[in-house]
Amino acid sequence: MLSGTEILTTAQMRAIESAAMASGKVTGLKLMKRAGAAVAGHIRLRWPRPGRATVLCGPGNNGGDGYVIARHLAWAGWQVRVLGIDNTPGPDAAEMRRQWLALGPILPLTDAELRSGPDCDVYVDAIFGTGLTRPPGREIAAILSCLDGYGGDAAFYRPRLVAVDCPSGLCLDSGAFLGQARQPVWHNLRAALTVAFDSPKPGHLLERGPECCGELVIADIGLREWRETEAGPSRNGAPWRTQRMASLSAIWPGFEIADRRRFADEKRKRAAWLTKREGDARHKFGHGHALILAGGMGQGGAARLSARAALRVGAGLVTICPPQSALIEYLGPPDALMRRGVNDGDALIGLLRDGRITGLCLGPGCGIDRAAGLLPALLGSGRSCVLDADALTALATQGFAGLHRNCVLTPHAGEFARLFPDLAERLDARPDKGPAYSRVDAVRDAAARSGAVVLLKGPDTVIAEPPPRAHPHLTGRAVIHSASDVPWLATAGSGDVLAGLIAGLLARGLPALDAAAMGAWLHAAAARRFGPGLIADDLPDQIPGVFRDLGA
Ligand SMILES: NC(=O)C1=CN([C@@H]2O[C@H](COP(=O)(O)OP(=O)(O)OC[C@H]3O[C@@H](n4cnc5c(N)ncnc54)[C@H](OP(=O)(O)O)[C@@H]3O)[C@@H](O)[C@H]2O)[C@@H](O)CC1
Ligand SMILES: [K+]
Repeated sequence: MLSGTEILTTAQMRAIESAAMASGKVTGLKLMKRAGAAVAGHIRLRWPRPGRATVLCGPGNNGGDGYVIARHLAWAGWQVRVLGIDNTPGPDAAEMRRQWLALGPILPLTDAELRSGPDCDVYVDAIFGTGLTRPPGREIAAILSCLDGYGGDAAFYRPRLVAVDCPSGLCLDSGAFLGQARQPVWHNLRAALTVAFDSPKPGHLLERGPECCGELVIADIGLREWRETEAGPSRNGAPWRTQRMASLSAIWPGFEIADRRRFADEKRKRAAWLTKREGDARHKFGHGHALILAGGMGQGGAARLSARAALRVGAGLVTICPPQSALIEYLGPPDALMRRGVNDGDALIGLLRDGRITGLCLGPGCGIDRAAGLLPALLGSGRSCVLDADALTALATQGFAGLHRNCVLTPHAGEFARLFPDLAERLDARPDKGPAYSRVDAVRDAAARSGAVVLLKGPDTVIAEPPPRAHPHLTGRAVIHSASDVPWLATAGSGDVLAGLIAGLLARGLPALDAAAMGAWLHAAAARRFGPGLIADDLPDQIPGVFRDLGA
C-alpha cells in the first residue's frame, strides 16, 4: 500500500546503466551528455543571468559530466574556468574532456589553483560521484575544505556550490564521508544544490547526506525502461521481480519530484484507506482494537500520548491498560478511550482471548520490570505489536526469543546499541572504504537477527523487515523515511506518539512494515503541519488535518 519512491544503491545504478548500454539503445556518452545537460539546466534555472563559474572535474565519469556542464554554461554566455586532472579517464569522460578543450583550457585541479582564481557565482563539484572507493587524498581534501567556505561557512555563506550526483567524498550508499568520523562534524562540504541521476541513492537521505546535499533534484536521464523492466540487475541469482519485492524505497519531503504518477496513485490509495472510505468495515471492530499497556502511578503521560495517537489514526477502539491500582491516573479525556486494569502476564493472556484485539503497544511509560513481565504473554499471543522504550530495554536482557514478523521494534540510537551492540559498533566506525556499512545495512541485519520489523528512529528513520520466508538468502524490504526538514520533531514524548500511531495502524490491519512506514510518515507530516514550537501533545490532533491535506 505504501511504497514511496524506489531508490537504488550505487551497485544497482551501475547495473542498470550497464543493462541500458548493453541494449544498444543508448551509449555511455549519450547518458553523460544528458546528465551534464540536466545539471547545467538546473544551474541556469537558479542563476538565469550568465555569470562566472568554476567547474572542478575529477578523474572519472563524474568529471566527464563536469566537462559537459562547462560546455553548456559557456554556450549560454557564462565565463567558465575548468580545473581538471591530467590522467587517463574512461573513454566517455576523455571525449568530453577533449571537446571542452576546443572551448577553453583545463587548469590543474589543485587547492592553489582554486584559491588563485576569481570569485565566482557558481562552483560546480564534479570531482567524485558514485565511483568513490576510498577517502580523497591530501590535495583533493584541501580543495574540498576550501569549497566548504563556498558552500556553508557562516561567515562567507553564499549558496553557490552545485554538486554533481553528490558532494565529493560522500559515500552514496551510506551518507557517511569516507575517512571521517560518523558523528556530526560541523565543517562539512555543503552544497546549495545537488543534481543526481535517475533515482535517489541511500546516501542522499542518510546520515550527513541531507545536510550536505542541500536541495536535491533528481534528473531523468532516460533509464526508466531498464529500471522498471526485467532487464534490471540480478542479485544473488534472484530474478528481478523477486528483487523488487526486496527493494529499498524512500519517503522524503520532495519524493513526488522523482515519480509524480506513482506519487499521485499512492496518495489517492493512502487517503481512501486512512479515512475509511475504502474497505469493507462498517463498524468499529472492523477498524480493529488497539491495547496500550501502561505503567503505574506517576508514569501516565507516555502511554496516554500513545493511546491518543492510536485513536486519532483510526483504530476502532483503544483501551489503555495500566495496573489495576493505577487506573485512577488514567481517568479524564479523551472520553473515547477505554480503561482496563491489567496486573500481570496472566491477566493479559486472559484479555487476549478476545480475538478482536488486533494491535498492542508495550513500552511507553511502562517501567522495565512491568514490561519484562508482560513481554512473554504478549509475544506468546502472536498478536501484532509495537515494542518501544522500556519494552526494548527488557528485550535487551531477555533476548529475541518469541519475536515474530508482526512485531515492530522502534529503537532510538541508544536502544539500538543496547539491542544490537555489534551492529551499532560497525555503524559508528569510521568508514575507510566505500560502500560503507550503512544504517540500511544495520537495520536489515537487525531485522534478520531479531525476526521482527525494526524501525531505527532519527531524522533519517530506517525501517526494515526480516528476509522473506521463502527466500531467506535475500534481504527484506526496507524504507528510508527522511524527515530532516522537521527538526522540531525531536521532542520529549514524540516517540510515544509514533508508537501509538503504529499500534493503531497495526490494529487496523496493516502489515508490520507498512504500518511502521506509514506511522513514520504521518508522524512527520503532523509535525510539518504544526511547525516549530511543537510539543508531543500537539501531534495526535494534527492527524485529521493531515488526512484533510491528502485531499480526503
Ligand atoms: N549512473 C548513471 O547512469 C550515470 C552516471 N554518470 C556519472 O558517472 C559517475 C560515476 O562515474 P565513475 O564510476 O567513473 O566514478 P566517479 O565518481 O567519477 O569517480 C571515480 C573515479 O575516481 C577514482 N577514485 C575513486 N576514489 C578516489 C580517491 N579517493 N582519490 C582519487 N581517485 C579516486 C576512481 O578510480 P580508481 O582509482 O578507484 O580506479 C575513478 O576513476 C556518477 O556519479 C555520475 O556523475 C553519468 O555520466 C552518466 C550516467
Ligand atoms: K560530485
